[in-house]
Amino acid sequence: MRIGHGFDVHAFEPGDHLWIGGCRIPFDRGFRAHSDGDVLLHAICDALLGAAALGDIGRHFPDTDPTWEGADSRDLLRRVVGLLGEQGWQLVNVDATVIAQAPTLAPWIGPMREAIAAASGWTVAQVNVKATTSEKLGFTGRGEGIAAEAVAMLARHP
Ligand SMILES: Nc1ccn([C@@H]2O[C@H](COP(=O)(O)O)[C@@H](O)[C@H]2O)c(=O)n1
Ligand SMILES: C[C@@]1(CO)OP(=O)(O)OP(=O)(O)OC[C@H]1O
Repeated sequence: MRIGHGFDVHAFEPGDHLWIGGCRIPFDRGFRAHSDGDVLLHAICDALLGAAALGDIGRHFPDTDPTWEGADSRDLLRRVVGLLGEQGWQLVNVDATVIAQAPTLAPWIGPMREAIAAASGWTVAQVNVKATTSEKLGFTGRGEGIAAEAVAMLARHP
């Protein structure tokens, strides 16, 4: 068994929606990013790659490579899961926290778990997503952006 941790941050820019956990969430700003900016999926990808000692998403999908410009992060997650499978790893579970003063994410937790399961081939029960504000402290609390953390546990294929 192996454990991995991921952390990601994206700042806001002008826009009208956010991609978080594979869900398009209407909002009064967007994410500044090379891809769709899905901060939660990026943290999950990094947790998975970390558990398998395969580096991080910036190594696999460089933000200098136009291939990944505007990329759908569900596709990045699919690719990471494929890499893990090639190396003989399967997911035990993933647990993640989104740190956001706004928007209110509680109604999106179920849809995010389903979107993540659909993109990865995991069951919804293998995926937990939580949300917290930072009590108006720091860059998330000031509404400058959103952060996400994830831990993932992998096991060898039977
Ligand atoms: N963007 C967010 C942040 C939090 N929530 C939910 O509110 C509850 C209380 O949050 P705290 O900051 O006091 O930890 C928490 O249980 C979250 O589910 C949310 O929906 N959206
Ligand atoms: C996802 C990638 C894709 O180029 O770019 P960004 O959307 O900027 O996101 P980041 O969290 O900085 O991760 C790096 C890249 O892999």
